[in-house]
Amino acid sequence: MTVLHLNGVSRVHGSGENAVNALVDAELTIAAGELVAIMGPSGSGKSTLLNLAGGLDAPTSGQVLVEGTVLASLNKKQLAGLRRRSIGYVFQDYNLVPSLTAAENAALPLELDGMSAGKSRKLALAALEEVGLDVKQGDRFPDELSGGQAQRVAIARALIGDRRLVLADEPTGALDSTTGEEVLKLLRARCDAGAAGLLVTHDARHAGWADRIVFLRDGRIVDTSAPLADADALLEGVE
Ligand SMILES: Nc1ncnc2c1ncn2[C@@H]1O[C@H](COP(=O)(O)OP(=O)(O)OP(=O)(O)O)[C@@H](O)[C@H]1O
Repeated sequence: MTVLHLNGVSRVHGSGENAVNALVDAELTIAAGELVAIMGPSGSGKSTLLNLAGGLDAPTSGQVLVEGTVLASLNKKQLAGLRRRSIGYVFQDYNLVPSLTAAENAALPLELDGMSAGKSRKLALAALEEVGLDVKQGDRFPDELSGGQAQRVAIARALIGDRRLVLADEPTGALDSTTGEEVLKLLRARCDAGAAGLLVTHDARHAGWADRIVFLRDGRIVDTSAPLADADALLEGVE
């Protein structure tokens, strides 16, 4: 099932002499179960692509579809609802609410959607357990968690409910390399469990967790590759 489809998407920032073609005619499809990495030099359009995929920004031309819905066809309220129910974000700096516990942070999207506190806490604790955190850790505040634990909470929050699309912008940027690998392993596992993931990264080793890597240059998709398939082919050659 296709979760995200970018259909000939372009985004021009600014106008006239200052116009920047941040994304040009991008075609991208991500299915449930897939993790796709985006790589490219600074200013190549990675954040622009991620923002368009998450409905935080609108294309100048082309269409963005999430679970079959054209985002531009929705009014503001409908778009906010779809984003809350279908899309989760994971940022480099976790973006947890400091005055809420880990479980309250994870439960936030459900409560915003009108679920009772008791029911959303139950689901939040289950979501935290899926990312390897127990009840005790769930009752801690963000400043009482390690960076890796905080990012786990962010992943739990991104995928709570039945949200299918997780958009991760340099999620390991603030973590040491071992913790970063653990967070990516977790993102990979959540995609294996049925989510669709889009991961912006500068690190080729981290991109190795993805099914495909999309390379951007000057706003254009210049190459896509399948690192895992290549690794399998190499191993087959050895046997
Ligand atoms: N709001 C904006 N107004 C004007 N230009 C913008 C805006 N946002 C991005 N740009 C420009 O669009 C181009 C793509 O930017 P974008 O942030 O998507 O790149 P990036 O690949 O994410 O870069 P980085 O790796 O540095 O985060 C750049 O030339 C940038 O300067």
